[in-house]
Amino acid sequence: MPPIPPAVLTPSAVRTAATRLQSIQRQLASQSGSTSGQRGLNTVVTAGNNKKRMVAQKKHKVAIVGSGNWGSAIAKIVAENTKHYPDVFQEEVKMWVFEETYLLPSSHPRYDFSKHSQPVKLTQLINELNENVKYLPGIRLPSNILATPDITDAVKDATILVFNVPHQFVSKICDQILGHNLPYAKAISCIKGVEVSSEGISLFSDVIGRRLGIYCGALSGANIANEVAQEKFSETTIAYQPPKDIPKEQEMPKEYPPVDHATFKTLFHRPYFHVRCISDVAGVSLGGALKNIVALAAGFVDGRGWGDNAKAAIMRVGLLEMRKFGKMFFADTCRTSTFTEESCGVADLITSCNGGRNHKCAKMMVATGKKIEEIEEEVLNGQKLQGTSTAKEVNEFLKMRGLEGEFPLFTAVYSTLTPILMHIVRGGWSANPCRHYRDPQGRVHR
Ligand SMILES: NC(=O)c1ccc[n+]([C@@H]2O[C@H](COP(=O)([O-])OP(=O)(O)OC[C@H]3O[C@@H](n4cnc5c(N)ncnc54)[C@H](O)[C@@H]3O)[C@@H](O)[C@H]2O)c1
Ligand SMILES: O=P(O)(O)OC[C@H](O)CO
Repeated sequence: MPPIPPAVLTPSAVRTAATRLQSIQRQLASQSGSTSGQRGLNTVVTAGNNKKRMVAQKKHKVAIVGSGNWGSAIAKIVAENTKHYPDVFQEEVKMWVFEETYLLPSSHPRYDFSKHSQPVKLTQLINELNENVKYLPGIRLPSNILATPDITDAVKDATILVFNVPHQFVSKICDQILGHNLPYAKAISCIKGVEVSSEGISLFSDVIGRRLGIYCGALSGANIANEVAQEKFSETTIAYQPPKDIPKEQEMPKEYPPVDHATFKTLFHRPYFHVRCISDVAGVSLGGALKNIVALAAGFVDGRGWGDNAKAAIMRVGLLEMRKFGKMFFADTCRTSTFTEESCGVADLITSCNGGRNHKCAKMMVATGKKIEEIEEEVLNGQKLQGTSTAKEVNEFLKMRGLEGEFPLFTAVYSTLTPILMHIVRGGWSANPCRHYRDPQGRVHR
């Protein structure tokens, strides 16, 4: 074997490295189901859609229900694409805002004393400044986003509804929408959480679908909103698999382009936001909900200063519990690969355990000894933690079934009993209960 020459930074070495990097990028992009960048998207999506677009007489109208940190970042993506694909979508995107007043800081570059010296309605500020100054400050929103405080106005005539609100508000919002949505509208839930009631546990895609009588899929991924809004690269997963036998009134009229994976890719994919479409709605929804519990645990670990190895152990156990939960309670559709291979699974877990709000607040809780709700109030400026209520809701659900012991990490987070976490981290919990287990019906899962 010839000796390896010393690394010299010649122009040709740089060119070779650049070519290799480009090829890796292309490979990554093709794994996310698209060639790189917007040009690739055009080729893939419009090629598939062109025929459909040529025959479509009507365009989809898209509404965003929610305008928080992620709601606004997703509205930005969607509005960029409705503008980019005028054959498929109406350009204007209405964004529903839970109205409140906001006092614009005098340090804001577009502060005008004559308009902003008193608190102003948030919708008014968003429409005037093209910026959600409270929930996504510093990010210019496309001018085709129209903020509205009226939920019925927002969803009127919309054929695609994108739900993006903290999970505790979904049911009430659906009650307000009911009767005002098109019966054939389709929805995507970007919500990370689960609903627990005496009847059991539900995904928000199902809650929305059931309450409004429409089909709803899910979008979730390693997507810290501020990074996405700054157009830093990320991937996401969309799950959409409507049943074949839907009632006649729910069928999308033929005048519209069909709503399928290609259409959702056209709506959500950006050069900086790569979309992969799959069918496992339960896996995508559960990944987004359950990783928030694990992120709290990771925050406790960092707050205690237990180190990166301990945090990695928590993440490993957390991922196993997430998968186990999915397989145990949504066995018919949930796939292991959704947790281990998709952005909505392992990647979201990693990003959330490092840079998410749940992690940050849990870490501060340990450091300051304050209640996490106090910290949420003090540092999040109105944004909402989802992990604390999800930990409680999941615990209620497990407790009702006598299954808390099957999910020691989820249970420990809820109880915030650090000794249990310590026990897991130190290896006291050496057996791997996730490898195989019996479900309540006595079936063995691996
Ligand atoms: N922020 C992120 O980085 C991020 C990323 C991916 C997914 N998510 C998920 O997206 C969902 C929405 O999160 P977000 O970050 O947009 O919200 P957020 O945390 O910024 O929450 C604030 C939003 O809640 C609204 N709100 C407050 N009180 C309300 C009420 N009573 N009724 C209705 N709305 C009310 C506010 O007006 C604001 O729009 C969550 O499930 C979250 O887990 C968030
Ligand atoms: O900030 P968090 O903890 O709500 O997490 C944000 C996103 O879900 C990360 O993908």
